[in-house]
Amino acid sequence: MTLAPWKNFLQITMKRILQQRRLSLYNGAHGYEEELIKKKLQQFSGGSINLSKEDNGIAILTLNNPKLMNAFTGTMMLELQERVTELENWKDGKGLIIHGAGNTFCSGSDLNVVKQISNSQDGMNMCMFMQNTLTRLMRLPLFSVALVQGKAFGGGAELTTACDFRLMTPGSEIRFVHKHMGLVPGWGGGARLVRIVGSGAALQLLGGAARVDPERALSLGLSEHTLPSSDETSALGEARAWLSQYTDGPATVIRAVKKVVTAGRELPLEAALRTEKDIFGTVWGGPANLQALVRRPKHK
Ligand SMILES: CC[C@@H](C(=O)O)C(=O)SCCNC(=O)CCNC(=O)[C@H](O)C(C)(C)COP(=O)(O)OP(=O)(O)OC[C@H]1O[C@@H](n2cnc3c(N)ncnc32)[C@H](O)[C@@H]1OP(=O)(O)O
Repeated sequence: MTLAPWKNFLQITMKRILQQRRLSLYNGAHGYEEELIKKKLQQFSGGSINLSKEDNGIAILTLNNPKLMNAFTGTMMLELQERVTELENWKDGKGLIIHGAGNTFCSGSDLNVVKQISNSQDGMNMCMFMQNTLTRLMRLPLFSVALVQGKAFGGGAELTTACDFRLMTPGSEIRFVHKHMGLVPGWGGGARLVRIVGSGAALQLLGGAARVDPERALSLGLSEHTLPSSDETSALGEARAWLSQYTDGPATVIRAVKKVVTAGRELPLEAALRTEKDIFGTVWGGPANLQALVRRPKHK
C-alpha cells in the first residue's frame, strides 16, 4: 500500500523521460554525451533564464544576463533546458514570449565559454545539447514569439528561429554573425532559417553575416510585425496584445492547432495526415466544439 505513491511517481518520471527522448534529436547512438556536457556547462556560471507562467496561459521567458548583452553562459544553457521541460509539463499553456533583460535580446554564446570549450568533443556535445533543447522548444504545443529588442546575434539569432513568430522593435537587429566567427550556425538556426526565408535569402544572411533590421526582416518574412515601441515595458505589452489574436480561446483547441502545424511541417504527408486525424479526435465533440454548435456563430 505505502509503495503506491512511489510507483506512481516513478511511472510519471519515466513517462516524462521517455517523452523528452522522443521529442529530442540526439541520444547516445549519435555519440551524444549529455551528462558530460552538462557537467562541463555547469562550470561556467552567470545570468539566468527566468520563466513566469500566467493564469491566462501566456508564459514569459526572460534571458537574463544584461551585463553581457544576455549572452548564454553554461548554466543559462542548462536552465533553458529545465525551463523547456517545465513548459512541456504545463498543460494550460497557450503562448510564450521570449525576450531579453535590459532591452536587448541576446548576443549568442558567451565568448568566454566558447573559448573554454573550443575542442571538438565539447563543441559537438554543446551543439547537440542546444539542438535538442531548441527542437523541443519549437515543438511545444503553444504559440511562441521571440520579441527582438536591441540585438539578436549569433546563437541569439538562432534562438529566434526556434519560435513560431518574431516581432521586432524599432532599431533592433537580427544578425547571424557566425561567418565572422569562422563558424556556421550549430543550434539548428541554419536549417530553420532556410525553412523560414528560403535558401536564397538564407545564403545571403549567413554568407554575408548581414544586418537584418525590422524593415528587411518583414520583407523577408523573418519577422511578422514591427512593434511601435522600443521601450522595454511597452514593447512587452504590445507583444502580448499581438499574441492574444492567436491565444484567445480554449487551450485544448489552441494546442491542437499548433500540434497539427508541427506535424504538417515535420512529417511526411501520410504520417502528418494520420497525426492530424488523431488530433482532430481530441477536439471533435469536445466542450469548445459542442458550445460552438449551440451558439452557431456566423463567421462574417
Ligand atoms: C557556437 C557559438 C555561436 C552560436 O552559438 O551560434 C555564437 O553565438 S558565438 C557568439 C556570437 N556573438 C558575438 O560574437 C557577439 C559579440 N559582441 C558584439 O558584437 C557586441 O558586444 C554587441 C552584441 C554588438 C553589443 O555591442 P555594444 O552595444 O557596443 O556593447 P558592448 O560590446 O560594449 O557589450 C557590452 C558587454 O557585453 C559583452 N558581450 C557582448 N556579447 C558577448 C558575448 N557573446 N560573449 C561575451 N561577452 C559579450 C561585451 O564584451 C561587453 O563587455 P565588456 O567588454 O566587459 O564591457
